[in-house]
Amino acid sequence: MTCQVLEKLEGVIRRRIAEGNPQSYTYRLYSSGIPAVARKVGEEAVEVAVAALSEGRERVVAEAADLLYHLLVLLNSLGLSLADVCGELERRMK
Ligand SMILES: N=c1c2ncn([C@@H]3O[C@H](COP(=O)(O)OP(=O)(O)OP(=O)(O)O)[C@@H](O)[C@H]3O)c2ncn1[C@@H]1O[C@H](COP(=O)(O)O)[C@@H](O)[C@H]1O
Repeated sequence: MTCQVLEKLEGVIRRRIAEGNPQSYTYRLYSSGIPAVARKVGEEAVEVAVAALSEGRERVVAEAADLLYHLLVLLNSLGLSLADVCGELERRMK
């Protein structure tokens, strides 16, 4: 399993937002606005840190997955994409 799944997930997130279906958590989150999505990303990041300190590897993996999903929704809300972040990482490569 590679992180190609992130690109796939980004595509699903874009589709859910474009469809505008209120049954979609992604659409509801996106509709709550950038400050709310940003706050959610902050909460998820704290949950990763807490898990790392006391909850074991499985919880860290689960919380990190939550964080990546919410981060993708935030990037999309800002008109940014995974490609923008990957481009920045490429530029930093030594
Ligand atoms: N990867 C995820 C994913 N990770 C986490 N979550 C949701 O994120 C929410 C936040 O979890 P929390 O632990 O913070 O709990 P919570 O109290 O319910 O959250 P809030 O109500 O406070 O926002 C939960 O409802 C999770 O289900 C996700 N929801 C969706 N996806 C992906 O997005 C796709 C589209 O989902 P829908 O938009 O629901 O169709 C899915 O097929 C998945 O691939």
